[in-house]
Amino acid sequence: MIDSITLRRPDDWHLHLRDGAMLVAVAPLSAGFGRAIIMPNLVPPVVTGAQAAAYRNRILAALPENAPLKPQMTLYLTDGTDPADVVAAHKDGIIRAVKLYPAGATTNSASGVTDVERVRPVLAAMAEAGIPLCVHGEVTDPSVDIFDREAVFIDRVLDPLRRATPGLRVVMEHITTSDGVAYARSGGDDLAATITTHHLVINRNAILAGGIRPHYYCLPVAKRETHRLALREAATSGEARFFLGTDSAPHTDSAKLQPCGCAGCFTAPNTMSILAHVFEEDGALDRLESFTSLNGAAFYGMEPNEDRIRLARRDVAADYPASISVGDQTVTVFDPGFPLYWHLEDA
Ligand SMILES: NC(=O)N[C@@H](CC(=O)O)C(=O)O
Ligand SMILES: [Zn+2]
Ligand SMILES: [Zn+2]
Repeated sequence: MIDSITLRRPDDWHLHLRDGAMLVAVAPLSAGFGRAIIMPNLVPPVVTGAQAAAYRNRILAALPENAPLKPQMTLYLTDGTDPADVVAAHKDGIIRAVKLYPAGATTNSASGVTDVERVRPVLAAMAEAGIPLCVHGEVTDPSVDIFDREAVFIDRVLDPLRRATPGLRVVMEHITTSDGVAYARSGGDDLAATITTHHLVINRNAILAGGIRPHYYCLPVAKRETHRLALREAATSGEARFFLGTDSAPHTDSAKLQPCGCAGCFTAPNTMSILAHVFEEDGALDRLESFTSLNGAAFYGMEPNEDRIRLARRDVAADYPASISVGDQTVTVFDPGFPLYWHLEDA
């Protein structure tokens, strides 16, 4: 039985670090990743290169000294985004990608894109400059069932968008369905998909198990078991198009435990232990490194991290806090529902 593995340092290609006191509390918990794509859905959102550069400095200030993490910044696409600004921010090395939120699809997406037609010139400029588009892939049409919003988005928005802008590099963020897996596989090396830790672990039953479980509510919402199994198969396949984007999305408990609570699972503290458990369960520990440390870097045209981390399976479960403090508030850590025998250790 394998009881220890060494991997190239993992990257997180979809991460929410927030700002202010929350940033200071959560940034150190992701500091052990090599690179992370930082989501721009602050309030107000990160829409200019100058804002992205300033946010990057606030992140660096919140990290422990000598932390491996190198934040990779993104711009939040709006109807008014200027193509020249995007291209300049990329050329200056300020941003790595641009994020498309359909307006109203998820947390802090009110300034998102109302109609893809309006951002065609930006998408064309991005295709030309080789800037990847990260997509929150859900339609916002309230008449579409919430469990169908990803599949409908692929048909109605994503596929037409990609056909209209050939050469655009697209990351389908946090896919949650077998439809997402199949569509990602239908593309060439200009198409990839991130998969979260929590969508490999929970299906939609977890949200309504004996009562309502707000800490398992995220967007896109977890789907039925067949979809979770499709995600597991994709993540553990080793295929280059699938890689880790934790979508670790901290909200205070007081914001989650409301009549209308926030969407998001906070997985930064225990992600690697959970993933080792998942990959071991599927007999795929030898493909964990592809998912966490190789495939994403290759898609983004970067070298894999040089240094290594080690995961060791011990008889005693790793001791992750149930929650962390942010000022006088708490943020609940994602509970996978099983003990975590894989411990993250220095290589
Ligand atoms: N995933 C979530 O449930 N929430 C994210 C937004 C997002 O990634 O869609 C957040 O910012 O809280
Ligand atoms: Zn999203
Ligand atoms: Zn997210």
